Amino acid sequence: MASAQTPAPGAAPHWPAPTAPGPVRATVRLPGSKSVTNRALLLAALAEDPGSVRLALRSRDADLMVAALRSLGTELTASGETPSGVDWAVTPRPLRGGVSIDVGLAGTVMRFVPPVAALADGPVSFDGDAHARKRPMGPILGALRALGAEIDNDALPFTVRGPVAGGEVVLDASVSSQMVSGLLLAGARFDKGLTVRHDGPPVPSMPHIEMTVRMLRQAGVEVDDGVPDVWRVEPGPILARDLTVEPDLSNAAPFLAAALVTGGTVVVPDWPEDTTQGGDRLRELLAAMGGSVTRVPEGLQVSGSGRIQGIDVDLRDVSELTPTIAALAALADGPSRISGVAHIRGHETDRIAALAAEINRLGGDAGETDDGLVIRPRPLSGGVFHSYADHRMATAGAVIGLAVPGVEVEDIATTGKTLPEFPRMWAAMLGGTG
Ligand SMILES: O=C(O)C1=C[C@@H](OP(=O)(O)O)[C@@H](O)[C@H](O)C1
Ligand SMILES: C=C(OP(=O)(O)O)C(=O)O
Repeated sequence: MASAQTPAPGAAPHWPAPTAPGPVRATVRLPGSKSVTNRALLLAALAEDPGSVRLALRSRDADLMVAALRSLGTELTASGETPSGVDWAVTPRPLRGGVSIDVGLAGTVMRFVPPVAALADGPVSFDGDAHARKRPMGPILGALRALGAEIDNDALPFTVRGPVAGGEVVLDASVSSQMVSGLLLAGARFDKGLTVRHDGPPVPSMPHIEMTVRMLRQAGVEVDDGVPDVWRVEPGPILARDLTVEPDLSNAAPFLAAALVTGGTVVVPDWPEDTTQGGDRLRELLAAMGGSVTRVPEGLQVSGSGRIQGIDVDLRDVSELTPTIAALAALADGPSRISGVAHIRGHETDRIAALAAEINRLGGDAGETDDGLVIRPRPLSGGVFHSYADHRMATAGAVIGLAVPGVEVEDIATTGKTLPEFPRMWAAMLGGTG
């Protein structure tokens, strides 16, 4: 955990979070969803025929997925790159082993690619950032082992040697929904298909499993999710698609939050009507915190009154929104309680500890609970907001900085995990203030 108040020698200077000069008035177009992009690329690599993924996100996590799939033999050719994303032509090839894969800090790479590696013709080794070695991997690696793979460790770094026959497996996915999604995404390619049973405390981030199931069905895979906590994927071909990625609704969170913080209005174009992205819950969460949320012809519009209401909310289903909601709670005029997110201690950093530490460092009053945070109103003052290599910590610091002069976010470049353009987009949003 970083504690220095000034950047280490050679490190980039802290990012002075801009204070909003007035109510924001902006339209903010978000690039593609990380979760949809990385599923779409992986399913395209496992498909029978060439396909395409349009308006795919370009970011560290997406680049790591592209590099992983290329290492395994898939051909990916980029065309039409714009600030909104890149179009990929994907040609599946036989999966080759004898390669090493860097997962960075990407949950979608470290959990989704090992089951694919078990289909390769030789061993595939995995490693990632220092903190990635601390992120939970045990349940999915144990499941792959039970299905027939050889794996030499229960955390990164590890090597996967197939083949896997498939069949039925029981695991505890309470640490991450990605344990289930990762297995299901490759399951149709296992000879016996796959049945995954969850046994343990509730699975978090369920909309992300719904996203996996929906995208598999759209690729012609038969999936039965009729029994709670059990998923069955029939063996069979994965059909090639021409898929266009939706905007990343979770990354819309800090921008929409800016409307509440400044009493302004932010519109996010192309907000989907029907989506499995958990970020869609922002509509109800921001309304509960005092925003006025409406669909306009262009997309989703959120306006703030200048007052933020505290909230008592279980974020288990949409835990990746916790940093933004906590940042808003730190600026609210009443107390807030966030519960149901014990597992985010295993996200990019221990987000419960990190949010409490950074809000309190600015003079706030945030307490950790086992499964969340209690945040009480208290005037904040400027200081360094550490990001712990966590993109959503960095953007939470930016949200607080809108209202609190002198906030400096350490390592704003870490937003490159899912939104490399964040500093430019934030400045552009504020360019429309007044
Ligand atoms: O499958 C996915 O794309 C994701 C699932 C969720 O993980 P957890 O279930 O670990 O929360 C989410 O928080 C993460 O950002 C993306
Ligand atoms: C938890 C997150 O990411 P990952 O996909 O690395 O788990 C996140 O983006 O909030």
